[in-house]
Formats: sequence, structure tokens, C-alpha cells
Amino acid sequence: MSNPQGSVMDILFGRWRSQILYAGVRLGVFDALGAGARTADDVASELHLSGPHTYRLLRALASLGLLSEDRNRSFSLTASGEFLRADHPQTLRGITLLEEGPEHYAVWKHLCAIVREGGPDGFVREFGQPIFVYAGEEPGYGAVFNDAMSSLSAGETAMVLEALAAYDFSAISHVCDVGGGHGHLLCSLLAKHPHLRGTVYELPSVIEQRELLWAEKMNVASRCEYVAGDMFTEVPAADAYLLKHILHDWDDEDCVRILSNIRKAAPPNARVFVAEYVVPEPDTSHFAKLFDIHMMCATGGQERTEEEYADLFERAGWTYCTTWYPPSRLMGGVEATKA
Ligand SMILES: C[S@@+](CC[C@H](N)C(=O)[O-])C[C@H]1O[C@@H](n2cnc3c(N)ncnc32)[C@H](O)[C@@H]1O
Repeated sequence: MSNPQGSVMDILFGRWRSQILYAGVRLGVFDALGAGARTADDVASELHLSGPHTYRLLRALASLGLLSEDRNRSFSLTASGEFLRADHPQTLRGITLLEEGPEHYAVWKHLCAIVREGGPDGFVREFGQPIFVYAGEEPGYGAVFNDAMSSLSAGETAMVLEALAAYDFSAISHVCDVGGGHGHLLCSLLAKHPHLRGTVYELPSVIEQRELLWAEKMNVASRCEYVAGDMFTEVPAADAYLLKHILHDWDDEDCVRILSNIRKAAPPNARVFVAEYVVPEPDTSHFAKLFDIHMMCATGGQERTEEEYADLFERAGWTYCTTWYPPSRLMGGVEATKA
């Protein structure tokens, strides 16, 4: 039944939910419950927390469906709560720590000012420098950011590979993932297509986190190299490029610079696949429209429609081909070729 007032209340108190979730992750509750059901006192004692407050936090997490509570006040993980364990293969722990952590929490408070005035994004307003400069200079934040990208990639890689399931990779031998983070997407692609080799091109501070890189863990190290550099200066030559969540970080001018640098390095008939949450037309409810506001606050970038991506490609000398979608249509893979 429609409940207009309830809908507003639901949206209004959304931050309470995400902060309760964050506290559970940050304090280690989901890992402590990973071994099985425990009382709040047991969890509090293991994690050195206040017993009565721990009970109230666990009860709230149970109310959100992340834990379940039995009659003896013992708590266990639900199927959703399992995704918040650090050792879950598709853990959402890292992205929770980033998005509800102090830096990203702080940048949202600038939203009204940005919409009023335009101008610098929330990260610059709050910390005095752009997000990727800050991530390189503040190792604590950089580690949380990069881990969050891998955390988010676990689900997104599946979507991108699903979108490209019917794609014929036989004419491609070398794929470069520009701004590829620790390499989750590229290494998964290499694992699926044994004839491919790949290059993850990233800022030095990201590649230096050697123990977090995916190539060894996914058994593709012999076909995957990590190259440090700046995509605004140059990129390596390859016959196909991936850019997942790169263009959405930047304004149109910067996107054209990145795509033009790739075009300079690419041989004839090279391809680019841009994986993003593509804004659908006509007007429908879509996560891309919320992510877009996050980009306004965090990086000064934006989410775009298929037409807007096609336009960026054309401005950088590429020919837009098509957009590939997984069945959920949550993300899209926008493809262009160097004709
Ligand atoms: C939003 S993250 C996306 C990471 C990865 N593609 C993913 O989807 O998980 C953007 C990435 O761009 C990288 N990056 C930012 N500026 C860069 C530059 N000038 N050259 C190369 N990489 C850069 C960052 O280090 C970061 O890993």
C-alpha cells in the first residue's frame, strides 16, 4: 500500500541505517560472529567494547536484517550479514568502511553549497586537495580507498563479465586496464580468457601495495603486469582498454584528455570498454542517479547517459559502437573503436 509519509521517513533516516552498519563493520562485529552464534557480552568481551552498548548495537543490526537474535539474546549472521565478514569472497566490508568512514561522510555536508555555487567538489572543500592526491599522500585513507575498490569490484566484475559474456575476444590479445586499481576486473578477465595478457596501469601509490594485488591470487601473474604512470600524460599501447569507474571521476574536459591519450597509444582497430553505472533515459529510478551526487561531492565527476559517453568518445576521436548491459542493467559497458 502506498505510504507517502512513510517513504519520506524511510529516506530521511537512511543515514542511521548506514551508520549502524558502519559501526558493526568498523568494530569487528561481523568477523566476531563469523565462527557462530554468540551473546552480546561474549562479543563485547572479545572486542573490548561496552557490554550494554554492544547489545543495543547488535539488536539494531538485527533489526536491519544483518544479524538474527534468538530468545536467549544470542546473535548470529544472516545471509546479508555474511557479506560483511572480512573473509567473505565477495566482502562488502571495504566499501562500507570507505563510504561511511570519516572522509566520505564529511564530503557530503558540502552538497548544498556545491549545488548553490558550483565550483570545487566536497573533497577539495573539506581537505584542500583532490581525492586522488589526498589518497596518495595519506596512506591510511589510500589503503581504505583501494581496498574499497576491490571490495566493490567483487560484485561489479561479475556484472561486467556478464555484460561482455557474448563478446568475441578472439581478435584481442593485450588488454590494458587504465586506473585498474589492484586489478580485480582485469585479472578476472584474464582468468576467463587464457589467450589474453594484460596491463594494469595505475598511480604508483596503488601499485606499491603489492600484497593487495590480484594477479598472484588469481593465478594470472605470468600474463599480467602492473605499470605505474599517469593517464593524463600517457598510457601503454594495447589493443583493448578497460576503464571501470574512471570517467565518472572526472569532468568532460578531463575525460576527453584521458580518451585522447589512449587513442594516441592505441593501434588501429583498438577498442575501449567503459564500465559505469549508465544513467538511463527516459526518467526512471536508478542507482546511477544517486552515485552521480556522490561523485559531485567526492571527485567533481559525474555519471552519464549512453549519449553523453558517445559524445565524449567522439570528441576524443573514437567511434562509439554500442553499450553492453548485464540482465540487471545496473552497470553498462560502453564500447568504442578506433576506426
Ligand atoms: C574510482 S577508482 C576505480 C578503480 C578500478 N578501476 C575499479 O573500478 O575498482 C579510480 C582509479 O583511478 C586511479 N587514478 C586516478 N588518477 C589516475 C591517473 N592520473 N593515472 C592513473 N590512474 C589514476 C586511482 O588510483 C583509482 O584506483
